[in-house]
Amino acid sequence: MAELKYISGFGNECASEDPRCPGALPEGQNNPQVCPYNLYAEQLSGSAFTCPRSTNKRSWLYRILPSVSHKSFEFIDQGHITHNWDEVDPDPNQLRWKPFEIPKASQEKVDFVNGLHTLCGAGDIRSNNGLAVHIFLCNTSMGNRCFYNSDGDLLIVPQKGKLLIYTEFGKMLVQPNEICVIQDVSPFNVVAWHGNYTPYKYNLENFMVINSVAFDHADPSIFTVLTAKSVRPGVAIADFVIFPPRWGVADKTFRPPYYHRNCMSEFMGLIKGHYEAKQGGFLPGGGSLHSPMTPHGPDADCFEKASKAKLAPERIADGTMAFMFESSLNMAVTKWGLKTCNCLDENYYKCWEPLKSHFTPNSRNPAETN
Ligand SMILES: O=C(O)Cc1cc(O)ccc1O
Ligand SMILES: [Fe+2]
Repeated sequence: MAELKYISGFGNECASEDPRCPGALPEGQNNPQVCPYNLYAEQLSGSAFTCPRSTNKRSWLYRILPSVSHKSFEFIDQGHITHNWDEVDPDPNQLRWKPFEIPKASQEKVDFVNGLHTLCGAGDIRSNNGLAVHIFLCNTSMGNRCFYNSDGDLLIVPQKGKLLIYTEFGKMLVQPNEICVIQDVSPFNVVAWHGNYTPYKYNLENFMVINSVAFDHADPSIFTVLTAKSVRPGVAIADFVIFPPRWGVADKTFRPPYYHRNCMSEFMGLIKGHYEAKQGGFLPGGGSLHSPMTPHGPDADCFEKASKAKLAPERIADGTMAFMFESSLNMAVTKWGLKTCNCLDENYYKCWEPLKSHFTPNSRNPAETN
């Protein structure tokens, strides 16, 4: 396949024309009586039409046939996708999953859609307020199938293998994606488009990470890459946060994540390497969920090492990439997540069992006792 070219600029107004149809974008207006090349004009809106201009998101697509030329939607087997958050009793335990197993293509061919398994989630698709974490485990191309998601934004975080994604806006190797499902015509019939509501991809290595350069531990909001806002200012449906390689230089500081109980829920995953708060057990391709107010933090090994470490500047987590969805919603785990996937780490809680008391009631100064 020819090398893909990308338009850069997050949130910018962008425009693209199929080079075989120069001038396919109308000039000076979106809705000429007849569009160049006799294309259909179609708007895709990503914000309410009353949003202030600065938050308005929409794109115009010029296509061979409008998306509406499709057969009736029909019910298909839901597979492993669910929005039933009452399948199992609420579980406030710290939950951790071993790497989820990708089925072998020689045994069973599974494409992206069949391979989606809902792990946890909260909220309601009718009120457009909520989120869900799905694990995709696939080994086969979608072929002539396509997928569209009208429930919300789809953030794809691949951990293994590459995804070549065909969207109405073009092709990409990795990206969030919203497209239309049609039977006998191709939804990929867009000849030109312009606007600021488009799929995009982003290389996490480009994140300009910041950190404390004096002392103490900044909370992980400094690592927020993307936010799905709720109606409450400053409180997200989900923040997408990463823990990338960086320098740790903070003086007189316990540098790994602190122990905490959080009014938000935290779903974490590891793309590669190892996570700074866990010496073992949290592996690439696995995940963890800490529900609101469920205590968690560094495992016993990490605590012992970091409290004794000589505090020189050090590279934190070289070659790693952990991520977190920090959500104001209390996510329920599905039956698949707790049982069927067979990846739940029953021993997770044990990583904190060796923690011992270091309390020295008669001496305030740690240096005297260490
Ligand atoms: O739980 C975690 O490991 C994520 C996390 C990291 C950190 O540095 C501070 C708070 C926090 O939730
Ligand atoms: Fe946390």
